[in-house]
Amino acid sequence: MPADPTDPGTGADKATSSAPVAVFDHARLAFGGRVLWDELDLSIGRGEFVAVLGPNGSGKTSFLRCLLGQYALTGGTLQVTDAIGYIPQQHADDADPMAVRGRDLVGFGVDGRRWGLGIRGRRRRRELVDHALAQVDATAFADAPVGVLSGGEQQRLRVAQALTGDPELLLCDEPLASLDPTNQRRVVDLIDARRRSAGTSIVFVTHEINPVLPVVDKVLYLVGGRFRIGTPDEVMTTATLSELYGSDVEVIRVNDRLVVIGGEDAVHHCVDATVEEIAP
Ligand SMILES: Nc1ncnc2c1ncn2[C@@H]1O[C@H](COP(=O)(O)OP(=O)(O)OP(=O)(O)O)[C@@H](O)[C@H]1O
Repeated sequence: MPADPTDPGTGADKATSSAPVAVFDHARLAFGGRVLWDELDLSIGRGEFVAVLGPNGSGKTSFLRCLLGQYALTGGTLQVTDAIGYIPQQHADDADPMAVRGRDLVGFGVDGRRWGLGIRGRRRRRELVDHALAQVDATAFADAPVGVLSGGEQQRLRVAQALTGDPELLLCDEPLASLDPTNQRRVVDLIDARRRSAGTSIVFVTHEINPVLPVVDKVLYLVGGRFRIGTPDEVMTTATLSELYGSDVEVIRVNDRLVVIGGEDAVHHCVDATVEEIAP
């Protein structure tokens, strides 16, 4: 846990600690008869980047909800830090995008914490917001209404919002959805820079592994109640995914990219149209 969660510093000291930020032990989650996973053992270390992959409905968001304390496991145990930052799916915002400025959006991440409305509280809030905006290079457009900003700029603000609490663990729910490749790279670079500077652990739900492939330490791949955990080289193979899906899946490496052919929604692992076109 941070010694002082109001400290907007780099938190570099955390990078040297080796205690995991989350440990699933024989974890099970089921809704009625529907088992999303069972006997799941996973330890998320400091500064580790974990990608959560799987077809629609396989349990990726439910996995984040367990970490957030919104869902209780139906078996096994989970120990997790309470210093969590969360980047929700993009459509989760309720605020009117023309009435809310970028800096207001980031400020929502600060509200509800310990600062009151006195002068010191307001100054502290502003410092934290400014610091978070600077971390994602969003200062220049911080006073514009969110509604006029590009998808990439909005997503950088959401990253900033999640960083205001100086999290040890940053949960990202499909933060690359509907971004072009340049902005995808930018968001991934921001998140990766944060984990390198502060030792923040990352759990990153995504349909596309390629944008995060260079930075991923571990993959949790969920399919129909089963899962595999390992490095991308271990999990993203023809043999492993065919076994997991229970059908023929082919994984091909094209330059530095993975192309997955087969599986329920394998096309989601491809980013560019030329690659998508070769999927059946
Ligand atoms: N609170 C709940 N009660 C009952 N069933 C639920 C609940 N939450 C999730 N589920 C079910 O669990 C399954 C997994 O849902 P989840 O949203 O975690 O999948 P996902 O992998 O994130 O899907 P997507 O890729 O479509 O976002 C779905 O069948 C969903 O209907």
